[in-house]
Amino acid sequence: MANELPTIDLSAYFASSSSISEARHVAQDMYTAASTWGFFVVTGTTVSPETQSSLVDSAKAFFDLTPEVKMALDVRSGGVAWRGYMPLGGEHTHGRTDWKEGLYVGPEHADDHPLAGAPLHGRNQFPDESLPGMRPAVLEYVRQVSELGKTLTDLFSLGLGLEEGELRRRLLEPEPVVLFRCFKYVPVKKEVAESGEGGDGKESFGIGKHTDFGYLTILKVDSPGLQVLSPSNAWVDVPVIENAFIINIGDMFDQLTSGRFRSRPHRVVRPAPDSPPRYSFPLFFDFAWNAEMQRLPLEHLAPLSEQDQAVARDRWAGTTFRDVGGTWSQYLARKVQKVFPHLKLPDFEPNAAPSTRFTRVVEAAAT
Ligand SMILES: O=C(O)CCC(=O)C(=O)O
Ligand SMILES: [Fe+2]
Repeated sequence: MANELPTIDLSAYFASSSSISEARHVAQDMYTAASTWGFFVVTGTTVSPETQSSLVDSAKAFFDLTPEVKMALDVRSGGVAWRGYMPLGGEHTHGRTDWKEGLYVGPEHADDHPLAGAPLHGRNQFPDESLPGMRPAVLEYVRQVSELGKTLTDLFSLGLGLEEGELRRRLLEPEPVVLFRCFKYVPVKKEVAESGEGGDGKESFGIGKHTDFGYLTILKVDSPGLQVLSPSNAWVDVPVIENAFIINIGDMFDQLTSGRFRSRPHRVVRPAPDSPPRYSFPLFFDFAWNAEMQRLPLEHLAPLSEQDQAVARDRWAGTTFRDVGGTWSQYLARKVQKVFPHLKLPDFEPNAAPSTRFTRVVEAAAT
């Protein structure tokens, strides 16, 4: 297999969306990519270049605001909606600082939304006075990329030989949980590049090696730095292609496909000393809050080989999931338990441990 991430051009599919043969072709390429790399690049999407550049411009302007203005939007003051500014040092991977600052965003939920008050739902915190254009630019980007997520979901249905729209009905209705982040990665200082973070000789990362948790990540990047573990377990640089998106499979989708699709490790290398900062925009396109987590009925597909089954079991053993069952909200609530020490947890215990990635505690009242 070539040591290059698969790239899938969606332009012909979007130009002839009634053509089933074009859809089958794309669906097949996505199946192959998801079941080998667990990662692929899509080009030719319907997310407009203007929307993408407005997002990037707003995010750069946001991170250039003074620390006081950004801290006024601290994720801590956003309550259980868990939206707002995440300063440098607020996220870790395996106990080591991730060298980035971020803005956490989601689709705007009005107070009468059925899930208002539930974790990860609610209102955003934007710097409306300093940057009035940011709110509409970011929300429009989130809307368009979420539409892309729905289209990719339909193509996964087709590739997996399920009924038309089945994955969307099972996993995304009434609406997906969407967690969007703008990240700015700061360059390494010269002394640190030589000695490692804390002088212990260990490399410091923008984000350390990890897999993503849920369904699908739809990522936009402005510069290199992301590396993924190839099918032959070599670190491969993800190319930067204008207006393209990097798509990867999360741990739970790996489980739901019984290991046919792979959630694969990746990491972010810090910008070199004296180089410009790096900006990236992951949108975690997740299952609906109350979607039932059940393995998909895929008996019509050829069974996985003994070896692939063993590889899948190994991947799963590296995650916190104990079982597949219950609703998606139960996994999410457990994951963010460290962030919300006051949150009432469900009775069902789906993952063995909460995430240690987020170190910024939100002291919000239980709901
Ligand atoms: O910034 C990137 O390129 C990747 C971000 C990522 O892997 C994550 O947030 O989970
Ligand atoms: Fe990731």
